[in-house]
Amino acid sequence: MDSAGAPHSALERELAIEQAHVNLVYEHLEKAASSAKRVAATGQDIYRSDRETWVREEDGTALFERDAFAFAAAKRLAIIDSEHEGLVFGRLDHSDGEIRYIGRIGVRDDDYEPLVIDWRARAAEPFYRATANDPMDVVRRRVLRCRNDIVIGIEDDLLDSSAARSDLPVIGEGALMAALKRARGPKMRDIVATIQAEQDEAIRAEHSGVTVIAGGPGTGKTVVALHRAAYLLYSNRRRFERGGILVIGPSRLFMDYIERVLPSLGEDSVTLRAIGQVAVDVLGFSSARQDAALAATVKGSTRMLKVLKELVALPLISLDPNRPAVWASVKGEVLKLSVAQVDRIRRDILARLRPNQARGEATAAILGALRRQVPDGWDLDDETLDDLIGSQPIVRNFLTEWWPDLLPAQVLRRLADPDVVEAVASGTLDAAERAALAESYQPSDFSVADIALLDELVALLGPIQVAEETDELVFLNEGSRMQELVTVADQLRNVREIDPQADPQDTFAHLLVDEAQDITPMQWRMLRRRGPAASWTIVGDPAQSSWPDVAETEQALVDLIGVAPNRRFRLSTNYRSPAEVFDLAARIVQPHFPNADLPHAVRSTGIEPALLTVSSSALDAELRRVVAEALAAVEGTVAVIAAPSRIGTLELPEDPRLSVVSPLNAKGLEFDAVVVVGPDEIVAESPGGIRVLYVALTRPTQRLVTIDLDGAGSWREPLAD
Ligand SMILES: Nc1ncnc2c1ncn2[C@@H]1O[C@H](COP(=O)(O)OP(=O)(O)OP(=O)(O)O)[C@@H](O)[C@H]1O
Repeated sequence: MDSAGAPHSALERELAIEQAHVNLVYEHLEKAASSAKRVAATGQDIYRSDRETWVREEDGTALFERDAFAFAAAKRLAIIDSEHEGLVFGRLDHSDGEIRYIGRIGVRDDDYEPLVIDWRARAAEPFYRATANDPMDVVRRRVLRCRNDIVIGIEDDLLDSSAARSDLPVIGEGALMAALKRARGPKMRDIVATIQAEQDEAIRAEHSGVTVIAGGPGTGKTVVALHRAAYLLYSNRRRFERGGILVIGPSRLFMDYIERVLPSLGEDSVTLRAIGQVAVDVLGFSSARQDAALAATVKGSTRMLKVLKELVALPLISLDPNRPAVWASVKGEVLKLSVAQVDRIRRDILARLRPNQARGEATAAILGALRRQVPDGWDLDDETLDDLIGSQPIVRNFLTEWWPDLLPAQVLRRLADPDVVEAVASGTLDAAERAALAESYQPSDFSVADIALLDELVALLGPIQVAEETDELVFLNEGSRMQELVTVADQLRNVREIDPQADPQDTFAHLLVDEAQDITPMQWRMLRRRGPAASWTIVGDPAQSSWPDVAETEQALVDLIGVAPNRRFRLSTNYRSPAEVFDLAARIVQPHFPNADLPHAVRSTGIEPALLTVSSSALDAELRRVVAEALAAVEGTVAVIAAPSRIGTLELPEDPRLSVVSPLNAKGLEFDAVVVVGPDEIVAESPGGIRVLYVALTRPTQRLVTIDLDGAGSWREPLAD
């Protein structure tokens, strides 16, 4: 482009050229879609008509095949949001004059020539991989910005200026910078037009085994992983559409934030679940509530496995050792079993079978043991004797109380009783941990960490035998010997019946785990049940871990990988935060976590973070002022991030662009401006300490303000050097 000339008209000329191609694509797509529908309809009529006019099946198939490609494209286009940023977004000019257009879906003309190549096709790779060092035969890469079907902008990169075709005009400052400067909305956008080379490698990595994508904050791990899900569906549709892909993220807020990315890429067959929703398939409920730090830590640890096993083995009723556990009277003879005898029967059965599978066996063992006490010489066969014994109310009641069908929620809720915790955890947890555990079950609902424990209990207890009468579940009667096991809420929530024949969990062909550094060992076990034969994409950054023992979560990942083929990718550029913001965050985390993977920030705004200090009494007024200023300064979203105990006390005006979140709920999200209130409180209230503050400090795309209460916070100490 001649900079002294008329760039405006050059841009207009180029826009008109691209608009003509985009029009052609849409026209063709519409034509093809309606013809495919027509063919489908006529095809059905043909098959329904009489033999005289019957068309051979091969002809029908050929008709379908001819339009199948266009039909599939039109179907995927329908999934793409009507607000999408353009079906066609890229163009490559090759050194031999060949032009290729790249888009969200592939479209061919009547002669099968590609009008647009799907971004995931091999032929589209140079769009993402070509560099000035290795232009891959590309002279110019052009990114088109469209609003629906109108081309509104062009950004060019000249990759090979020495090429013979120096006549190509070059427009714009580069698509990446333009994309990064845009204001953020409430939903994450796809990056299909500006995927960078190192990201592209992770997206297109082969599907088998385990793919780990690491990198610091804002390096695109989440968005890259979502594009990878779309790529896997494209490159191996049979396997992954049928087997399913499950995407797991840290919170419901996060799932809402990312939910548009895959549909904007034309894919809607992926299941998204927050970590607190993973076991909804077997439990029928989910959770978004976080436990206090110590309880959360205990519940995530594999030490809970031992506690849960003990809990399952702990008898449900306390029997008086001085009295028979159960007795029956037959023909004037009293048959009795001692507490020691029934305990032995229980232990023997539980050594072989899961409780919910062993009800019949337990009943038979009790009846058999009572029957064997019948004096010799009675002329009654075993079956008759069992009927006589088993029909006695005292025996029936004993069996129902001693060996009921157990729902995981009932069993876990027993831990609300400190005596039960003492009995099952004294060898495993210390006194403070035991107290925190019992205390955590005082609220009537379960927490996010409980979901993995409940899922473990489904595995330990076994599915409930549907053949059994479910109304035999025992609830408290006045004077019952049973401890309280179930609340009405638990009962209502567990309406789902489990088929004992089927594997109770939903399983998937691929699991994509985001914020993997926060997945506790118990949660990894829950995830593995959803993908016993799955391949995995695992995304995380240990420096952002909320878990106190980073080594333990890393070990859990090593265990998961096992001997599976695996590959690692590291993303090295921070596309989110300006250098001014990220430098501050990096200086805070480094002394505490020297291994932090610190990316290079790609942008700088010249605006330094503002570190404010106010007295507690002045906080409300100051916060309102700072938030108003932030809302005026940026076009997009603003967040106030504060410790959970502080959030409820903050009074802020309602504004659709403003969110107030805890650091845990801010995981994975980003906002144009962020106000971090009470950084020291955030450090104190999270098991992850400073690493969780690091998460909060790395959320802004433009501006950061921190507010310390009553004097400079100690989190700032590393800044003094
Ligand atoms: N190639 C790219 N082109 C345009 N935007 C990009 C690109 N890569 C990343 N981004 C943007 O950078 C921001 C950060 O991406 P993302 O949230 O995926 O990072 P992350 O590594 O998961 O971050 P964190 O670990 O902090 O949660 C997003 O707004 C994303 O759209």
